[in-house]
Amino acid sequence: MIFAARVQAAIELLDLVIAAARQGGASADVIVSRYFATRRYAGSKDRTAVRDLVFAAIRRCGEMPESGRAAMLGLAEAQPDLRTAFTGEGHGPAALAPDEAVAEAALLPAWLMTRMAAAFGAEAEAEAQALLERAPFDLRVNRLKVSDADMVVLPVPAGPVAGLPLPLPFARRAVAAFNVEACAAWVAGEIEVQDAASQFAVALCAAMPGETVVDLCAGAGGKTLALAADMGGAGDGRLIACDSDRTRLRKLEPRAVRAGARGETRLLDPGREMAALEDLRGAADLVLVDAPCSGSGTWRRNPEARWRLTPERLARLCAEQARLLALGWELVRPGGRLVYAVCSVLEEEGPRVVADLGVPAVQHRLTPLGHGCDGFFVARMEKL
Ligand SMILES: C[S@@+](CC[C@H](N)C(=O)[O-])C[C@H]1O[C@@H](n2cnc3c(N)ncnc32)[C@H](O)[C@@H]1O
Repeated sequence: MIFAARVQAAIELLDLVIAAARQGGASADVIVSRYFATRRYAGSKDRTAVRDLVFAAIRRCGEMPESGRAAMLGLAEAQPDLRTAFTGEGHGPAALAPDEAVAEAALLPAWLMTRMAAAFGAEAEAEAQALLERAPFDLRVNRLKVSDADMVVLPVPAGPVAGLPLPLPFARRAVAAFNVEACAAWVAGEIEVQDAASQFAVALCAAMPGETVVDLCAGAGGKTLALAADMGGAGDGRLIACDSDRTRLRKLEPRAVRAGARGETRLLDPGREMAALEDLRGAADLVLVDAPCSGSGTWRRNPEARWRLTPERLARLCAEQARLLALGWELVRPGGRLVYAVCSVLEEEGPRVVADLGVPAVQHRLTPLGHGCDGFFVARMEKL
C-alpha cells in the first residue's frame, strides 16, 4: 500500500471506530483485526502503519471526533506530512476542501477531565497523559507449572516488574509485545498475559492452600487462575469462580486445564445472585470482588473507551459496584477478608464505593504514571 492508501484505510477504520463507540459496538482493536482479515493485500508493515495511525488519531482526540477524516486532519496538525496524502488520487483520501472539520486535540472529554482533577489535583493532566501512552506487555509465570529453577530459563523475552507496593515475584514485563499464543510456554500453561496491576490485586488477596475463596466477578478467569496458583492449584481448598456472563465463564474451563488449576464455576443471575450463593453466606475465607467498571485505568489499551463513558453510565456502574461489594461482604466469614478491585482511577468507583460500605479498608491506587501498570483501585478489608 502506498502512503496515501494507508492514510485512507486509517480514515475508514476511524469511521468504524466512531460508529461503534456511538452504538456500543466492538472495540478499536477488534475493528482493526476484522478490517484486515478481509484485506489480504495489506502486508504486515501496512497493517502496523495503519494501526499506528488509527490509535495515534484516537489518542489525540479527547472528545469523539465527528468523522475519521476530521480525526486524521487533527493528527496532521502534529504530523504535517499526513496532509500530503489528501490529493484525491489513486486510493488516497479526497482532496482537501476549504473549511474542513479538524478534530481538536485534548486528553479527555471535558467532564472526565473534571473527574480526574477531583482524583489527582495538580497531577491530573500528567496522569491523564500517562493513561493514553502505550501499555507495556506483562506476563505472569504460573508456578503450578514452572519451578523456581525453571523461572530463569523461561523462553520469553522479559524482565521482572518493579515499583509496585508489593513485590510480584512471578510478574515479567516483556521488552516488546509478541504473539504469546504461538509461544510454547503459553501453550503449556507456563505463562499468562496479565497486567502487573491485576497481579497486584491478587497478591493483596494472599490466598492460601486449603481456603474457601470466592471470585465473585471472575469473567474468563484471569485472576481466578492467579488465585489458584497461590492456593497450590486449589485441590485442597475450594475456589469458586462466579459471573453473570455465561460466555465469559465458559472460557475459564480450557484456561484452567492449561494452567493446571482446579475449581468450580457458578453462573449468577443479576439481581438474584444470592440464590446461587446461599451455601457460602458467611463461609468464605476470602472474597474477591473484581467489579465491572468504567475501565478508565485501561485507556492505554482502549483509548476510544473514553468516548463511550457518560456521567449516567458511570453512575450506574457505581451503584452496581456498591451492590456487588455489599453482596460479597455477606459471603465473608468472621475473621475472613474481602478484596475489592476496579481497573479505574476515578474516585467514585474506588474510595467512595468502599466508604459506603462503612468498613475500614487498606486502599491502594495504582496508575501508569506512578507505578507503570494499568490504573487500578484495590482495597482490602477484614471482617471482625
Ligand atoms: C472487571 S470484569 C472481571 C475480570 C476478571 N476478574 C479477570 O480478572 O479477568 C467484571 C466482571 O463482572 C461481571 N459481572 C457483571 N455483573 C455481575 C453480577 N451481577 N454478578 C457477577 N458478575 C458480574 C462481568 O460479566 C465481568 O466479567
